[in-house]
Amino acid sequence: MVLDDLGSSLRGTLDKLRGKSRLSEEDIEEIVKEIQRSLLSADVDVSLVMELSDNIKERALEEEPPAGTPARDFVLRIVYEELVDLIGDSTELPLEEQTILLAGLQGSGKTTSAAKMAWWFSTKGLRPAVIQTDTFRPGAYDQAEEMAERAEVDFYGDPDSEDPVEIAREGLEETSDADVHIVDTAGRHALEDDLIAEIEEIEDVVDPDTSLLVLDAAIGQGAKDQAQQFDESIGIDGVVITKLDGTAKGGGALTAVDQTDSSIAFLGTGEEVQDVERFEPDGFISRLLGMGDLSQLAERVERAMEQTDMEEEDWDPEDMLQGQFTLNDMQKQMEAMNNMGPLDQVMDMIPGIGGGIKDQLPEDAMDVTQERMQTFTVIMDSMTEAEKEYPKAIGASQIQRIARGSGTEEEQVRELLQQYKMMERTMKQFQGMGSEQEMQRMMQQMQQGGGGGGGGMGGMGPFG
Ligand SMILES: Nc1nc2c(ncn2[C@@H]2O[C@H](COP(=O)(O)OP(=O)(O)OP(=O)(O)O)[C@@H](O)[C@H]2O)c(=O)[nH]1
Repeated sequence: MVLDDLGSSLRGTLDKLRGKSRLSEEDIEEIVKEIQRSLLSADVDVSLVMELSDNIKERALEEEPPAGTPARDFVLRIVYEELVDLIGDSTELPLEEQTILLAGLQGSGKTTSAAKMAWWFSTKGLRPAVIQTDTFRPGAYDQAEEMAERAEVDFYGDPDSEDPVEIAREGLEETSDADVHIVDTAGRHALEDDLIAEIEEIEDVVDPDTSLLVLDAAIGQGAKDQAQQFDESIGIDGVVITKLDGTAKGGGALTAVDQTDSSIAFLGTGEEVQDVERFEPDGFISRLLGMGDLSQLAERVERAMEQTDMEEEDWDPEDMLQGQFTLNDMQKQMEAMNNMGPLDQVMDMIPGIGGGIKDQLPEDAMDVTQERMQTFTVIMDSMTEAEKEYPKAIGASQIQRIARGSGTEEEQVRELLQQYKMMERTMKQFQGMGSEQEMQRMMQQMQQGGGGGGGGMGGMGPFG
């Protein structure tokens, strides 16, 4: 993910400062070099990198750390503040009636983002509508309609029309019951004159409150020109960065934000309509720096709990940390995690975990799909209570019996036991991580419903 590297390399450098109360000039040089290296390899524009690293250096040299502040925390705070400053606030999107226009190159993720954003607004109690004006790409209409259906929002498009401007005009009229209108536009391979002319005409008719540029996180240096051209033609107020769940570097998107003097509105983190996050600079950067993003985590846990329909007391994250881990727990936790979203993304949000532990985990440990869970449930129904409580005692003859009883293959039973072992190991790693007390405190706060934007987690800021 974007600048992942910055988080891990910077943590390594900062860890060397542990125990120091003062920073030497060499310490600062080393940190600044590390930041420059990471940002440049993430495709961030050179002049931006220089500006950022100069600021950090100047402040670290000139500012006096408050009494009693360890050098590491002092520097981390400066880096954090400068990154917040660079990325800026998230694009202002009031929770009220409005029209949003989406622009971007082909395949950047506009259609997907339109549905995701509509879904997001609907969770805030508004009534959104997606208007699809892409007459260029065959299949765009069906895709948009299907996604709007999944997001359970209003939709307008006209597969028989070849006039996007007319569709936009009609769409606004036809969806007048909605309060948030999201207008999706066609993309092209490259910015061509006819695309620019078309989007300018649509912009004229739609008269959007906000125009967002949708950018694939994988875009590199090309982001600068693209952002500039869209900005000149329709004026860009904010950027949606998509496909952050992939391996993309994402630096180009930061360059685009800087180029258009705009900000980030949303982040796309998967192909489903729910895979979207409203951009929160503080949380995003905390996550980048490996400090976790507690408010996002709390929100996901809350949502997962609603979906899993579990009483709060049924789910005891502390058990997970204590290592009292049975097959019954695994089933419950797989269900909860499945609802929270991909485990690797959830892990990014937990302070202190970052890339390190994640990289050591086998791929399968992250695979908690619905299908697997169903098979596991069937298998577990053929186990005795004692076997579920102490799976380590299950041997070859039991495996044979369980497979027969559940109508599955022995291989699948072994897979379940393998998954159990991996998850048990993962829980042990959670235990060994950072300050256990702090982790437990966080888990307790999450249980007490600290969600809803992290209100209850006030004391748990990145430096808390
Ligand atoms: N993994 C992942 N895939 C995404 C994300 N956003 C979009 N995609 C995928 O990227 C591909 C292109 O997305 P679209 O939404 O069709 O892109 P578009 O910009 O509307 O494309 P055009 O209509 O051709 O301009 C699709 O396969 C999407 O499923 C994301 O955040 N993560």
